[in-house]
Amino acid sequence: MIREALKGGKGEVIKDPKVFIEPLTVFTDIPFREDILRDTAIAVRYFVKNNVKFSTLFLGLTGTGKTFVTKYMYNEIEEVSKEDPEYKDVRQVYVNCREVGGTPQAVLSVITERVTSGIVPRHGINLGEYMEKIKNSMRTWRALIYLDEVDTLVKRRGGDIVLYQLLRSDANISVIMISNDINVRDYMEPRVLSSLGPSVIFKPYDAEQLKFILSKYAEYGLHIGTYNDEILAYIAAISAKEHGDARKAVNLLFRAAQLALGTGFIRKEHVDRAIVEYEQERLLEAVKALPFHYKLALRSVIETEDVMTAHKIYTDMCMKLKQRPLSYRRFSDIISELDMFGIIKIKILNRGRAGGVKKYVEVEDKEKVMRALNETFEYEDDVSPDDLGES
Ligand SMILES: Nc1ncnc2c1ncn2[C@@H]1O[C@H](COP(=O)(O)OP(=O)(O)OP(=O)(O)O)[C@@H](O)[C@H]1O
Repeated sequence: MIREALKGGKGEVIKDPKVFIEPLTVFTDIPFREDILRDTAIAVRYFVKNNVKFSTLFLGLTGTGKTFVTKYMYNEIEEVSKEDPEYKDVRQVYVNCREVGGTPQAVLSVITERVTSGIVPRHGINLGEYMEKIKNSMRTWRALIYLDEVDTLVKRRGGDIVLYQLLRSDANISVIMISNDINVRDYMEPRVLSSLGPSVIFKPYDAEQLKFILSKYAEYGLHIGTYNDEILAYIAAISAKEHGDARKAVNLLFRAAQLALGTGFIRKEHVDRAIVEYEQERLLEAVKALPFHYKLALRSVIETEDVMTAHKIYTDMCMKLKQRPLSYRRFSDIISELDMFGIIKIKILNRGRAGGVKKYVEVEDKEKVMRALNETFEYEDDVSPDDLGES
């Protein structure tokens, strides 16, 4: 059994898992994003060869290829710099604003570090000093800065000012910003907006486009004869329903292929199982990412559908955990947010006898949410599911 798994052979479906894990190492072009790539490449060329600075904002829902295009561009520029001497003085800096912490300080310190290739203090120096260091370094270099998930920076106090300084600086800096919050511009001050270049919209892929994208992954990553057109169309249709998310489509194909291991062919039931697993994981991620009191609120509405009673249960949990409970009003706001995240459903909003508004909550799959919650509470330092009064 183990030897078979080690050697591979009969019933294999996946030819090369790397295609799904690191697709950029395989894709030589990016279908449906050729125009965006070409326009960006021209802007980069003018920047490098004619000193025309630019800034642009890539906007689009999740899984529409923004980061994929960005990283592809980055790699292509690195390749070109090996052949074209004019690209030799270009420094590329890719920063995912959320991953580095999202604050102006965090983002600027990382940019400074990368641009100057030196160790830069993360604290204790002000934002102006970072800008000075960047500018000094730009005497010999020009920088192309990619700010992924820039919405997390812009929503922080002073975040848009960081952009303003980068865009208006007299140093040789061009900036590509990426956001899946399509309203990110609403968080920017007018002077920042006016120095921002045009936005590039990444439209959601439709079912046909997703099917084509999937066919590329299948061609590169799966054995011939292990899938057919209908299976790809089925996955594409499901992913197109949810705002044309290519990440989901590719993930479902890869999972289904793994589930089909040994059988030699991906069937609809493999895809259906892949969907259940995928949704379960997404729920777990969403629950894990919730702030502590949101988790307690969620835990309480699993016990009761009445929000008033849930608030009492929540208050008791807080007491047990020696936490100060939030007011009913704030608690009720949290319940509405949980509904917005799609984790629970607010069922009825009706007027009670006293004329007040009564909220009821439905948790669709209590067991799943509970499991997700228990898993995440294990990660909190000093809370165990038992402390929350398991019923
Ligand atoms: N045109 C495409 N061709 C091939 N694969 C694609 C394409 N667009 C997206 N993908 C796949 O979908 C995955 C997700 O895309 P990407 O990371 O670019 O999403 P995004 O738009 O940046 O979303 P988010 O805002 O959630 O990060 C990529 O890793 C890649 O596997």
